[in-house]
Amino acid sequence: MTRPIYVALDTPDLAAAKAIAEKVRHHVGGVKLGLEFFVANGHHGVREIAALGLPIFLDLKLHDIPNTVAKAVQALRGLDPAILTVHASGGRAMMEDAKAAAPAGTKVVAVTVLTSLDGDDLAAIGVNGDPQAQVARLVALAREAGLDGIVCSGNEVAAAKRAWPGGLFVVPGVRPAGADAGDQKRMMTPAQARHAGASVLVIGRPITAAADPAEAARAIESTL
Ligand SMILES: O=c1ccn([C@@H]2O[C@H](COP(=O)(O)O)[C@@H](O)[C@H]2O)c(=O)[nH]1
Repeated sequence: MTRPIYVALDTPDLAAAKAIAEKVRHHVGGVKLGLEFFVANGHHGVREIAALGLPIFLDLKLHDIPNTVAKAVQALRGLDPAILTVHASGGRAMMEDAKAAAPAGTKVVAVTVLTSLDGDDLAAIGVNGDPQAQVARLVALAREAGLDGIVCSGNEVAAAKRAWPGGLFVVPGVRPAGADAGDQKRMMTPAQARHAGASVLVIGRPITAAADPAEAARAIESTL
């Protein structure tokens, strides 16, 4: 069985990231490394974590002009992450070029609307309509651009899956009942998000900040 939980190791500290990955490795399907980790540790750090044997999700959320994003994806060659993110709001050409530059084995997925944003935040940056409508628009664009899937919150994943059967649906903003939301605004429990259609559940602090990360990951997995 492919395990749906990818643990987000949001730290610049390679040793700390490795220690948590080792603790949770039997309860997760992969490891997500983001900008904070990559800026601090680069290719070397990614290779060190990959050596533990879990699939790597490189969450760089690339967003620039098409040429720059394509060159950045080319510069990742050799790391061959299982999953790589770009921002859907970078536009169709940027997504097409990112996909063309990625290795065949890398799923390129588009971040639609960050789970830390709600309708008021969208209005403040000039996006009319609620998150559901904006996600739907960007799901269609990512699909047209030939990407492999999208990132959205649990609130939008069922509709996204109906619109794109066969896509890969990555869902962060996942919190067990009663857990601290932190900076997340559009959330679901792991079980709700999975049942709504999430292929991958991205979970960071509820696991990494727990006194016993392995037990936290095991407990969350048992609810799915
Ligand atoms: O819309 C998005 C896209 C990515 N993320 C990333 O997921 C994790 C969530 O961490 P938690 O500690 O579980 O909140 C983090 O690495 C984000 O960069 C997201 O939250 N929302």
